[in-house]
Amino acid sequence: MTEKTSRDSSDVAGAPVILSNEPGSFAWGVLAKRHPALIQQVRDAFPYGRRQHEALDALLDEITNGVIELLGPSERDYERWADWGREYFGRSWYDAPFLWAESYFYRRLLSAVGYIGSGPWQGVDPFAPFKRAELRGEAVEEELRALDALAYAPSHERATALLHASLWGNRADLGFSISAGESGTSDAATSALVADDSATLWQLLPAGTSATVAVVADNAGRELIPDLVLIDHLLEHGHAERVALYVKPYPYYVSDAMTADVVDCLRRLTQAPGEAGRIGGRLWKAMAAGTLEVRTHSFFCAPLPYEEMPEDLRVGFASATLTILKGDLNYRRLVGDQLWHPTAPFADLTAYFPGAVAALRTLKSDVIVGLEQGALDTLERSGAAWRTSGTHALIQVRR
Ligand SMILES: O=P(O)(O)OC[C@@]1(O)O[C@H](CO)[C@@H](O)[C@@H]1O
Repeated sequence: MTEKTSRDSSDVAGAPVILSNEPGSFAWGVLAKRHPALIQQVRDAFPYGRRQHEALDALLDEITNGVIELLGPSERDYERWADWGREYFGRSWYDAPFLWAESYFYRRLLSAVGYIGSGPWQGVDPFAPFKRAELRGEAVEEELRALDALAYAPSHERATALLHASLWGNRADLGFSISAGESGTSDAATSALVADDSATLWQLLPAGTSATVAVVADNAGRELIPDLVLIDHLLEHGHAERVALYVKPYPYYVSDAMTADVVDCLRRLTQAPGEAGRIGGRLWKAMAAGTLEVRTHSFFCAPLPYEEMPEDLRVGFASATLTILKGDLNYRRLVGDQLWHPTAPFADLTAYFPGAVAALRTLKSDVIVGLEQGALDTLERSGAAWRTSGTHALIQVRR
């Protein structure tokens, strides 16, 4: 391994849980640098009042110098978090599992700015200005224009291009432009894949069957738009009869998609000229017809692996022909946020998942499984930060 990582002394099922207490590790950097910077960005983005500024000061102080504090007892999810965090309250943020600490940070940030609560800032998404700016940006404009070139491409080329666009949208600096090359997909996009089970994915969704697909979204904007375009392709070309799109119930990990973001993306598509506009129109109708349904669940913001999903969510996924999980965080929750051996089989670690499951993810944290030994050797020899820099991606599928 080329990067430093921190390990919990307690292994879960044979692999160390990732903590953030190793200076220089990726997880440490997120807590020590990314979270304080985020507090500042959110503070600068709104004309918050004194109350919010004081709460943000206190949160910054706590994550920097203090120990993990409980939510206020009047908060509606107090009991739930008190239970999830009972081993960690009173300890340094850096000594809690990385996944737990990140999740709880976002929850606390929402209390600090009044998103959760009963005051005037209730429901004001602290990340909305960043999401909006992205959606209005030139990059999205260009990516939507690139759809025109794909409109009349042979169906299989279009399918590959749109799958890759959805995948690389998770990096949010590539997208359609990388996928709209002559053959429908670029060499760069393909060679950066550390695992590619896309053939299995398409086998699970042959055209003309009555498949139901669940898509668990990740980021809004530049990721959600290509996700929606892929969903349109699945519905239009008979790969799916119905699609359920799962989004977060509250703002999370900066740009994670909520229902409001789906609406914004659909509006952006419908207002665009050409193929993008046509896709937007079809998706809008699909929502009304119920062939595309947006769903959410509080579990999507829980600091837990999918293995601990509640029964109602399990039933929803079990009824899908295939569940597609987007992004890095979903991957960490799918296989467990642990330092598995990179060749540990993806199928074994996801055997618990109710039904066939696909992960579409750019690599942005230390967790990785399901690699061939040869591929791993090549990556390790490269000396690059391939696990965390977002330069590599994977499509892993378990039938
Ligand atoms: O799920 P995403 O959007 O692909 O990635 C989210 C993510 O990269 O951001 C965090 C850093 O803040 C990582 O820990 C985490 O996995």
